[in-house]
Amino acid sequence: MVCLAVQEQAQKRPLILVSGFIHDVSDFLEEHPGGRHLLVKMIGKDATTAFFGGVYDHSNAAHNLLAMKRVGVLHGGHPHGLDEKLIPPSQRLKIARYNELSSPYASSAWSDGEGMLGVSGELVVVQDWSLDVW
Ligand code: HEM
Repeated sequence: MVCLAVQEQAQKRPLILVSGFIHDVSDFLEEHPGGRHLLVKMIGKDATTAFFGGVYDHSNAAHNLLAMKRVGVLHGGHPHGLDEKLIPPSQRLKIARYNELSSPYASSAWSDGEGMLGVSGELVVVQDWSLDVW
């Protein structure tokens, strides 16, 4: 099974997690009205709280812009409740091939042969909350 940590991927290109989706912000670092530094410090991390008012309560336009930058989705959705406190989400992210998943996201049509998260979303980021599967 090919599993790559999101942090590893984020060293190759700027990936930011918001609301269960992975976003590639490479074309936006220099454009961000809040400054490049705020995005850079969230690379490889979950910026949901910061994006939704923790640092700045973004406009609808910003939400739409964000949605256009999606390159992956967290399998199992966005973490919530006690789970989040036990193990930080950033330590529980995995990337797997679509054909390795038995989920509604699985689709043989999306396999890319590279084992990397692709711009067209060939792979999903898998978040496993029960730990023992991985
Ligand atoms: C990658 C996703 C992000 C996108 C697409 C985005 C987009 C935007 C946009 C369009 C604005 C202009 C105001 C608005 O329309 O709401 C803005 C402002 C701002 N953003 Fe973001 N943002 C992102 C992530 C973040 C993160 C992670 C932070 C904080 C850690 C942040 C902090 C700010 C701040 C502080 C401003 C206000 C700048 C000012 O008016 O002085 N943003 N962002």
